[in-house]
Amino acid sequence: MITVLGLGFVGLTTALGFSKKGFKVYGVDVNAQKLEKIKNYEVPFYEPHLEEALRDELGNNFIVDASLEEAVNNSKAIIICVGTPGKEDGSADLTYLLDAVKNVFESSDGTFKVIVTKSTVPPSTISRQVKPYVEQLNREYNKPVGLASNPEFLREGYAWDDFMNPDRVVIGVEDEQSKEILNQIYQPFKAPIHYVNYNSAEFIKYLSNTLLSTLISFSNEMAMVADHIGDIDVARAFKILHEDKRWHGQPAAMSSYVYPGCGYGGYCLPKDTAALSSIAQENGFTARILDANLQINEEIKEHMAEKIAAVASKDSTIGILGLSFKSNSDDVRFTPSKFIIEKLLEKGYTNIVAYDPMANEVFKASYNLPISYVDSLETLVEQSDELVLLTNWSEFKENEELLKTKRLFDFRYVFTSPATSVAETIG
Ligand SMILES: NC(=O)c1ccc[n+]([C@@H]2O[C@H](COP(=O)([O-])OP(=O)(O)OC[C@H]3O[C@@H](n4cnc5c(N)ncnc54)[C@H](O)[C@@H]3O)[C@@H](O)[C@H]2O)c1
Ligand SMILES: O=c1ccn([C@@H]2O[C@H](COP(=O)(O)OP(=O)(O)O[C@H]3O[C@H](CO)[C@@H](O)[C@H](O)[C@H]3O)[C@@H](O)[C@H]2O)c(=O)[nH]1
Repeated sequence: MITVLGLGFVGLTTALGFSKKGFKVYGVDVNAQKLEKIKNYEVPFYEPHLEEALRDELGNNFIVDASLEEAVNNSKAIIICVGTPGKEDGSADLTYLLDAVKNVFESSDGTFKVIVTKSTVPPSTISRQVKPYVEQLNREYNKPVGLASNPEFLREGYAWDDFMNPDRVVIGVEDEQSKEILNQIYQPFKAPIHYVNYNSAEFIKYLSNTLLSTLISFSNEMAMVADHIGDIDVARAFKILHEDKRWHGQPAAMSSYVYPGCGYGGYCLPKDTAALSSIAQENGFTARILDANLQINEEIKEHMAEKIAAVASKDSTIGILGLSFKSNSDDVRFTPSKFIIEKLLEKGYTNIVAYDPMANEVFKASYNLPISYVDSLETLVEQSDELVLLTNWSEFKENEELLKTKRLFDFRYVFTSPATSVAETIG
C-alpha cells in the first residue's frame, strides 16, 4: 500500500508509523549498511520508541527486503523521505529527491501512484522542479503519477510521539486521485488535515521552522543586548517574560502576534523597538534583528500601498476602513493608516475618504491630511471605488457582504484568515 524511500529519522518513523496504523509498508534505502541494521531489528540512530516499534512491525506490516519494483508496484503512495542538505550557497540540494523520483519511474509498472514529498523542500520545488522533471520523465516512460507535498513537523527525540499524534497534517495536492489516496492513509491519525496547493504546503513547513529559528535568534540577540548593557539577569528576564498570559491556553493568544497585517503601530511597539536598538548601539552592539524588524515595519506599509497602486486607477476613490492603530482603541499614534494614506497620496491618489468607528476626529486633528471623512460605514462604501481595510474593527467583520460589494484590500486578513483561506480542513 505504501512505500517509504529513505529510512532516516523521518523515513523510518514514517514507515513504522503507517505500519502501526495497519498499512502494509515497504521501506527502501540506498544505504545498504543502514538497511542491514534495520533488517536485524536495529535502529541505526538513537530515537526513543523506534526500536520497540521496529520489533513489533518488522515482518508483519513493515517489509524491508523487497525489491524497489515490488515495493513501488504494490503501493499507491510512494513517500520520499530522503535528505535535502543545504548547498554552499544556502540553497537546498535536490539531487537525492530527484534521484528518488527517477527510481520510482524506472521501477513503476505504469499503474497510477502518488509520489509524496515528505522531505523538506523550498516553496515552489514541486511546481517548478519536480513537476517539470516528471513531465520530462513521462515523455520517456509514459507512466501516470500524481504528486503531493506532505511536510513533516516531527522533532528529533520526540519523533514517534510527534508522528503518531500530529498537531495537524498538511497536504499539498492538486489532483483528486492523489488527494483521495492521501486522505485514506491519514484518516487513522485523527488530526486536522489541511489540503492546500503545492507551494502553500511547502511554505507552511518553512513558516514553522523559520519562526522557530527567528525566535531563537531573537532571544539570543536580546541576551547579547543585555550582556552589553550589563547587570541584567537574562535567564530570569526570560522566565518572567514567559508568564505573560498570552503564551498560555489553547490556542495561546500569542498566536495573534504571529499573524501578518499591515505593520505595528501605537505608542509602544514602534518607539520601544527603536529605543532598545538605540541603547544597544550606544553600548557597542548592533541589534540586527531589531533593526531588521523596524525596517520590515516600514516596508510592509509601502508593500501594501504598492498592492493598491498595482490595480487601482489613480482617479478612483479609495475608502480607508480604520484609522486607529488597533480595534477597540481610538489611539492614532504611529498608526499604520497614517503612513499608508501618505504613501497613497504620494502615489497620486487624490480622492481618499476614511471611516473609523471611533478615531475620525482625533486622526483628522493629529495629521491634517488632504482626505475626507465620513461618519458611517455605509456612506464610505457608497462613495468608494476601492476599499482598504487597515484596522480590525468588529463592525467591519460584521459587514462582510456590504464590504464585498466593492473591491476590498483586506490588509488585516479579516476575511481571508491565512489559516483558512487556502486550506480546507477535514477530519
Ligand atoms: N530530522 C528531522 O527531525 C526532520 C524533521 C522533519 C523534516 N525533516 C526533513 O526530512 C528529510 C529527511 O531527513 P532525515 O533527518 O530523515 O534524513 P536522514 O539523512 O536521516 O535520512 C535520509 C535517508 O535517505 C536515504 N536515501 C538517499 N537517497 C535515497 C534514494 N534515492 N532512495 C532511497 N533512500 C535514499 C539515505 O541513505 C538516508 O538513509 C530532510 O529533507 C529533512 O529536512 C527532517
Ligand atoms: O529555545 C531554544 C530551542 C531550541 N534551541 C536549539 O534549536 C535547535 C533545534 O531544536 P528543535 O527544534 O527542538 O529540534 P529539531 O529536531 O531540529 O526540530 C526542528 O526541525 C524539524 C525539522 O524540520 C521540525 O520538524 C521541528 O518542528 C523543529 O522543531 C537545537 O540546536 C536546540 O538546542 C535553542 O537554542 N533554544
